Formats: sequence, C-alpha cells, structure tokens
Amino acid sequence: MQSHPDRIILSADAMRRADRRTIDEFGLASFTLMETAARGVADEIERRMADLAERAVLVLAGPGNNGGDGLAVARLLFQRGADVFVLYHSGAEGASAETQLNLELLRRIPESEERMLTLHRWDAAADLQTQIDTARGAMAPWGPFDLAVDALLGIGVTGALREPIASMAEFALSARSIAAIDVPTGLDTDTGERQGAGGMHADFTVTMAATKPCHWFGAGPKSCGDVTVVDIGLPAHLMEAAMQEPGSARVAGAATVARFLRSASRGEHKFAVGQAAVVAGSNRYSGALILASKAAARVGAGYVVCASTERAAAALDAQLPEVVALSFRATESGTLPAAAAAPILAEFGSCRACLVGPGLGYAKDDGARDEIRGLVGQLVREMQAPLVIDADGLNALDRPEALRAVLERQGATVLTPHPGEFGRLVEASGQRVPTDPAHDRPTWLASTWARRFGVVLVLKGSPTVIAGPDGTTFVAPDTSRALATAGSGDVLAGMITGLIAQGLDPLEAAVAAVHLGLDAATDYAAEHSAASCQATDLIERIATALHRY
Ligand SMILES: NC(=O)C1=CN([C@@H]2O[C@H](COP(=O)(O)OP(=O)(O)OC[C@H]3O[C@@H](n4cnc5c(N)ncnc54)[C@H](O)[C@@H]3O)[C@@H](O)[C@H]2O)[C@H](O)CC1
Ligand SMILES: [K+]
Repeated sequence: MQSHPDRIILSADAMRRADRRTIDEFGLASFTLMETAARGVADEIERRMADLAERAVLVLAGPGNNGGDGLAVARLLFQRGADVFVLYHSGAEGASAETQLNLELLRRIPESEERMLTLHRWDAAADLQTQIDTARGAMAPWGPFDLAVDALLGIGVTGALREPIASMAEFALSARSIAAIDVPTGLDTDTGERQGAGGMHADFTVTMAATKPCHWFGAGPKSCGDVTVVDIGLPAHLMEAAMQEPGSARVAGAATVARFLRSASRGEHKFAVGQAAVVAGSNRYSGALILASKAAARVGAGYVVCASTERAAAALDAQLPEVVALSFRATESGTLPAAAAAPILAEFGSCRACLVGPGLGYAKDDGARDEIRGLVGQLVREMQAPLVIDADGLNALDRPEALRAVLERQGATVLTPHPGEFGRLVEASGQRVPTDPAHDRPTWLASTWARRFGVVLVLKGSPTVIAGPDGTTFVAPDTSRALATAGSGDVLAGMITGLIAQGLDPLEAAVAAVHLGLDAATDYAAEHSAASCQATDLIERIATALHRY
C-alpha cells in the first residue's frame, strides 16, 4: 500500500486566518500566494493533460480570489501551449488587487499567430439571457473544450448558488473534463453539502495549502474527484496554529497507520501480548459477543476472555473455543446482572483492555436497564485498564453522573457512538451544545466532546471521525457501503480493544481499527457486491488488512 502522507483538513475560517496572517504578519504578498497557487494548479493540469499544445481550455473565472487564481492559471496554460478561452465575471474588475492585476496581465498578452487567447467579459449587471447567448456565440468557433477550469467560487462561497454564477457554471458541462480550483463551485466548504441546484462536479480538484472538510464530507467526495494539495508557502508555524483550531483534523496516511500498529508490543507469550476482556452479549444477543471477541482475537490480542450470560457464553464456546468465557446466570430479562461486575473486575483485573456494551440488551425493559446501568457504572468506576464502551454500554451512560464518572476515570476510555448514541450522550451530559452551523460539524463535535468527556471519541459516520481527549482529530479517509452492515460496530469495538490490549495508545488504536475496518470492507467490495457484506466477512479480511501495514 503506497504510504501516502497524512492530509490536513482546515475549515474555511481556519484557512482564511492562516492566509491573512501569512500576508499581514509574516509578509508574503497576496499576489505571490495567488501566483504560487496558480502555478500549482497549472502543473497539476499539465501533469494530467500530458501535452497542453493544441489543447483547448475554458477558464470560468468568478468575482473573487478564486476567480483571480483562474485568471492566473489561464495565463500560465496559454504560456505553456494551450488555446485558452476565459469567461470572466465582471465582478473581477472590482475584486482584490491581485485578481485585478491578473485580469490586466491577461489583457497585456499580445496576439499570437500560433495560439488563441479569448477574454470574454460576462456582465453580471446585464440581462442574464443576453449574457448566456453572447457567451455561447463567442464560444461557437471553439468547438468542444478539452478541459474546463472551475474558478468561479472557492472557499468564499455562501449559501445557494446565485446567478450569474449558476449559469456560468453550466458552460463547463461542454468540456471533456473539469478541474476545480480549491473547491468545486457550489459546495459548502465546511460541510460538503450542496445548497440548491447547480454547481460543479469536477474530475479533479487542486486545493490550496490543505484540504477542507468539503473534500471528505457530504457530497464532496463525489463532486471533487481526485484531490491534490498545492503548497503555496504558508509558513509551518501558521499551519500548525490553524491545525489547533477546533474543527481542524488530519487524515492518517498508510505510513502513520503502520507506525501506530508497529507500536504494538509483540511479546512472545500470549499474556505478554496482552489480554483483552469483552463484557457483552445477552440471551437474546450472543452474536455481538462473538463478533467483538473474534475481532479482538483476529487483530492480534494474545488472549481474549469474555463475560456474558450462560446462554451467550455457551454459544460463544461453540464457535470460539480459544476464547475463555466467564458465564453468569441471566436476569429475568435475559441480561447480565449488575452483580456480575465484582467477579468480572476480580477475574479481568489484569486485562490490558476491556470492552463493555455490544448486545447487553439495554433496551429490553426497565429491569434490564437498571442492571446494565449498574454493571457499566461499576466497570467505569473500578476498571483500571482502558475501557472501550460501545452500543448498550453507551446507552447505559444516560445520566449526568454516569458521564461524570467517565470523566473522573484514571484509566483511558474510548466511546464509539453512532450519531444517535452520540446525541443521547450529549443530552445525558446536560451540557449546552451550540447549535449554530459552525458548530455542528463532525470534526468540531468530535474534538469538542472528546475534550469535554475526557475520552477518545469515535464518532461513526460517513466518514468516521476520531478525536482524542486533547482534541486531536482524525478523519477516516473513506466510507464504504460494505461497512453498513449489522455487527460492523461490534467488529470495530473488538478491534479497538484488541489493539489497545497489545499496547497501542487508545487514540492510535481507534484510528488504526477504523482504517483496518475500511481496508477489510474495501477488500470485500473488490470481489463482491458491497451490500452483501456481513460482519463475519469483515473479520475474515482483518488479517489480510493487517498484513499490509
Ligand atoms: N487559501 C489560500 O491561502 C489562498 C486562496 N486563494 C483563493 O482565494 C479563494 C477565496 O477567495 P474569496 O475572494 O475569499 O472567495 P471566492 O473567490 O471563493 O468567492 C467570493 C465571491 O463569490 C461571491 N459568492 C459567494 N457565495 C456565492 C454564491 N452562493 N453564489 C454566487 N456568488 C457567490 C461573493 O460575493 C464574492 O464575490 C480560495 O478559494 C482560493 O482559490 C488565493 O488566491 C491564494 C491563497
Ligand atoms: K472553484
């Protein structure tokens, strides 16, 4: 697996601040930034187009600095041999100095015998249909374009596309391929959502300095195509500062995941490698116990022990003889009794990681609820080893005092909620949640609540976001349809537990487990229809996925 480097994700605000500070404090001129950005875009276009000579390129330039980038790219592509048609929004004439200068530079290019350069002004104040017809008329002699460059809107976009941008964007559809500068026009930079109709679907996107959330979330991955990042010279200390802002995140590359996994203690003896304990299952849900235990074993935990009801433990014994099961008489509701906590703590006190939650049967009835609340509460208070709390273990944290107990734990804690479970946790915390859009994004939510709860928080989603108690945030590189299968949560929780049992740092274990789950799902979907994937298929592929790092 090629060890591509980590990728940084900055919000639009963080990006703008880094930009501003680079210009105002550090002293790199904004025109220099724009020129460097444009050169990076032109290089990537040239790399993909092979030979620019004889190529016809349409540049759609908007009224802001994204437009300015586009005007500079037009100049560079023309210089490198392409025929270029620039359709520019009249707003560019009143835009920033660097955008205006780039328009002026294009105007100063002398007529050429060999190549065509057309500058066509779209008068934003004039009648829309007239502008459309005039532009179409001006392009008629050009025939189809090999490439359209989307420089209409970048990270300055707000709200649904307004005219004439939406109509200008339509002209890209006639090109054989589309390159977006920074972000495809029409995507909300921080959510990746499309607001209203219209907007751009690019074959590739060249973004400045860092990726933005829209390259990873919402409609973004489908609208951006391949995303490459151009280093435009923002100094490292200002990029670092931007990375500290809530909402900023990192996508771990294969090299980083490999480094995380290599930190496992590969001791010789099974106890040296680490004992993973799994407290899960109920008479009704033995599957979750089996999947979580199997995943913990398959990811390399030297020794997996589990605690469950007699019936679930018997089902596990039949399937996983290598896993030692501690069994307890079930309550009336068929679930583990709260009284099981003491013997579990006694038996599993030396484990290096403990998972509690999958299939405990919390929703069964009030009786079960009280018992499971008691069981989970005592493990939270007294289990010294890192505790992974998943599924019904999370549902049992439904009171402020339960979450306070999590915060007060000595040992590390990993919470692995899906969005519904996360919403209930936040509600149970009784803490106020800012509801404005700037604060409901996955990366912001994960880093803020991981800090507030003092935990590693795995916020499952498309994609999954993982944050540590200090706010460090990772975003999974992809999502897979194959993961949307019952039991995949049990497998993920089991893998996290199994990796922590081998000595991985809990945050690193969570990131590595999410990547391994994705690798397994991708492997499965390479040979089968993703919709047919079962949790056991994922477990089958963990060993192969691990072997790649
Ligand atoms: N990141 C960097 O260091 C650099 C980025 N560069 C480029 O600059 C743009 C951001 O430029 P900005 O002027 O802030 O905004 P935009 O050009 O994206 O657009 C603002 C422009 O568009 C109008 N507008 C906003 N929303 C809409 C809408 N929904 N419909 C229609 N029109 C809209 C708004 O009124 C403004 O006029 C960044 O993406 C990079 O490409 C620098 O060039 C290099 C450094
Ligand atoms: K754009």
